[in-house]
Amino acid sequence: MMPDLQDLRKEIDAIDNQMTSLFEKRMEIAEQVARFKIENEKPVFDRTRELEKLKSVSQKTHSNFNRCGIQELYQQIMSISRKRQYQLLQEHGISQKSLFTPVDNLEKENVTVVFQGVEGAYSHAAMCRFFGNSIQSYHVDTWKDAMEEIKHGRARYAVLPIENSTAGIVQDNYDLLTAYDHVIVGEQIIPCQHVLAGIPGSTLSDIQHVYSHPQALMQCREFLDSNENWCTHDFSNTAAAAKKVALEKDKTQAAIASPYAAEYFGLSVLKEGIFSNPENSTRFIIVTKDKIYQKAAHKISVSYELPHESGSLYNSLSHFIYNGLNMTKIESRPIANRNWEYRFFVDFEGNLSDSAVKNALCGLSFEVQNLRIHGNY
Ligand SMILES: O=C(O)C(=O)C[C@]1(C(=O)O)C=C[C@@H](O)C=C1
Repeated sequence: MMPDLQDLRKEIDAIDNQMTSLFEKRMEIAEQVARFKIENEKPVFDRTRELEKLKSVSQKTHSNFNRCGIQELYQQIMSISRKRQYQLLQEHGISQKSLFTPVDNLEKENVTVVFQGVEGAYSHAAMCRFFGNSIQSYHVDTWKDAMEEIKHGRARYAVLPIENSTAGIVQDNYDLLTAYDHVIVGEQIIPCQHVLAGIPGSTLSDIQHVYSHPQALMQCREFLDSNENWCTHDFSNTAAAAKKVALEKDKTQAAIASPYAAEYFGLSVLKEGIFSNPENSTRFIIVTKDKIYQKAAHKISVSYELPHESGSLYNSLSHFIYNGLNMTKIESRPIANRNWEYRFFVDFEGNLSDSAVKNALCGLSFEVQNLRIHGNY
């Protein structure tokens, strides 16, 4: 006779009870191991021991399916054991000291701010929205130039686009965050309501050439494709494209730019609502040289490198999950001169003074390469 489901579940319950109490016993021993390691200055993570353990438990199984299963189970058990050990390390003050200083507020009065592009650019609009009017500002040609201005102390803050809701990340600025030791202290989202703008008196049927930043051209692809005979031209930014059209006074030229830039350079709006996504917005970051964060900051950006190994990303993310931290974004960028290896950028909710954040960063710092905290804002 087939055993009854209730009876089978009773058997499973009895096994689970044993497994739970054994798990707790194992965790108690892991805590003792942690104390021994703290005393003897040994690292928590011992790869050789873990590999031996995985081999020995898998040898005791009786099918291929169970061999994979027990390996997965033990990888998890040892990862949980490590996380508990990192907590104890943290409690003993054995983790990297935070280099960041909390501040009540950012200084926004009488400071110098640099942005890339020209007046009328979206970066300019983001800067004005974030800082208000009591700043001195100037502009430079490239995002790298803006980072250099900060590095040499000529500006306190720089404003850089990091992500567009339609076109995705601004890769160059992710790479600049890696190249420079600057810190993100704020962010500003600006709706990007591009328009097609030409010189006063021009009409849609006059247009032959459209100038704009490649991202803006991409964002208006559907509209541009519906005008097959137009030639599109990449430009360093949307406002510079508007300025060119305004200066050259040629009826066949138009720019895709913000209504703000169109007005600034005296152009006429030939067509509104030309982007594929009416919600289209760009997120700008505010960077500075000082390692500070506001006490009320609620978002953290970090990056780290991982070896080209199965499970390495999964393991790194478990530190966020295990500490109950909500990840809001993950991106990867290739690491120069190391083919097929990546630096991961993770944004998550929290403040550097939260213990869950400290625990996650402590665990990550031991298990990933080149962990960097790009800012808390
Ligand atoms: O044996 C150790 O050194 C431990 O810290 C215990 C343990 C485990 O839970 O089995 C945890 C972490 C190490 O990477 C290896 C093994």
